[in-house]
Amino acid sequence: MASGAGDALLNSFILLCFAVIGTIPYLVPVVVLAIAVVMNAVFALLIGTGFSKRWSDPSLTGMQIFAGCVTTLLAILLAPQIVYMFLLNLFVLLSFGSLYFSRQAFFLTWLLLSACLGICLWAVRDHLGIQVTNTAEWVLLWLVVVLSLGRFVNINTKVSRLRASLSEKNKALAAQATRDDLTGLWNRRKFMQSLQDEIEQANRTGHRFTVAIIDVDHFKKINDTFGHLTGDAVLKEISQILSDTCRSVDSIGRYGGEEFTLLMPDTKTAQAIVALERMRRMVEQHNWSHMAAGMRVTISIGTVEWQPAYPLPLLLGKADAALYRAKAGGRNQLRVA
Ligand SMILES: Nc1nc2c(ncn2[C@@H]2O[C@H](COP(=O)(O)OP(=O)(O)OP(=O)(O)O)[C@@H](O)[C@H]2O)c(=O)[nH]1
Repeated sequence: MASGAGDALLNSFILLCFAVIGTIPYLVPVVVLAIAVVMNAVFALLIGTGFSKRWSDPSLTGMQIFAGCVTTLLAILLAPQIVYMFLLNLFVLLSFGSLYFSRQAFFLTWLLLSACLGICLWAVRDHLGIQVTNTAEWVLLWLVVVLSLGRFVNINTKVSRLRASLSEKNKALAAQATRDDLTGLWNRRKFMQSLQDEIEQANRTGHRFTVAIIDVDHFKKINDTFGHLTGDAVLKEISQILSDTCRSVDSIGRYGGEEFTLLMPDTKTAQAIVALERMRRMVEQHNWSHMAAGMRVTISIGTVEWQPAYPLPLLLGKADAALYRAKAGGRNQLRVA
């Protein structure tokens, strides 16, 4: 915005210099400055009041480029003696456009501008400050400018491709930042974030929710007996069983090595016990023999229902203490805090 206003002032000043030395009438800088002042005031108002936030282009960059092109074409009509200055202006404006517009929008802008420029140059062909002695020369002049401007289509295509690949990579990075590599479940950070959000919401609404920590029993022995790769496969299969067994509104995370966490919104202890017991049974009864003959896998679970004003560490501490009791009680069982 500020650079657009600065450009308009600079252009008006140069036009004033041309007027002073007698190349163009004084009317030209006055008209160009007046248009620039009105347009910049409108843009400043739309941006400053936040009105432009309703549109897909809140900075109004596209509109400013469009306004700049219209003013420049008008200036060509008013001062054809110094047409080269305005042609250079169009180069600058389109260079911004090539970085900013989508491929289609930029291509259309170039086509429209080429047509309008042709009309303006034709209208003032007898006064152009470039030697044009016949129609053929005029056509060549127009073609040179239009094709040069068209090179920005190429630049814009490259920038659009870069932008698209950057946005793909950003999406992939965002997914990596929230997911656990091995199981595809939420990672610890994302789970803790969801839990904190749930606590804040529960503090406002008073809705209860339940959290569980699920730990694979004697997992070290599974690793030692069947190897780490089989251990990894067990973790993946358990995460699949847990995902398949819980509701779509529940969140499951991998809390640590062989520990998982489950957040069950709008769930009281009695309902949680039913769901968690089902998960425990599913793991216990799952057929693990396709991984290794005679392999048996069980899980222990500690669970706690959120109470008003429970902060996150206290909530997880209680679930962990319940898990500890489940382990101490012989494993493959559920304990409630
Ligand atoms: N294969 C595999 N093993 C892991 C992974 N993360 C942690 N572990 C292993 O999990 C084992 C956990 O062992 P412990 O903490 O002693 O627990 P446990 O053997 O399950 O015993 P209890 O929890 O008391 O039943 C350790 O040997 C870790 O090396 C992983 O991503 N893949």
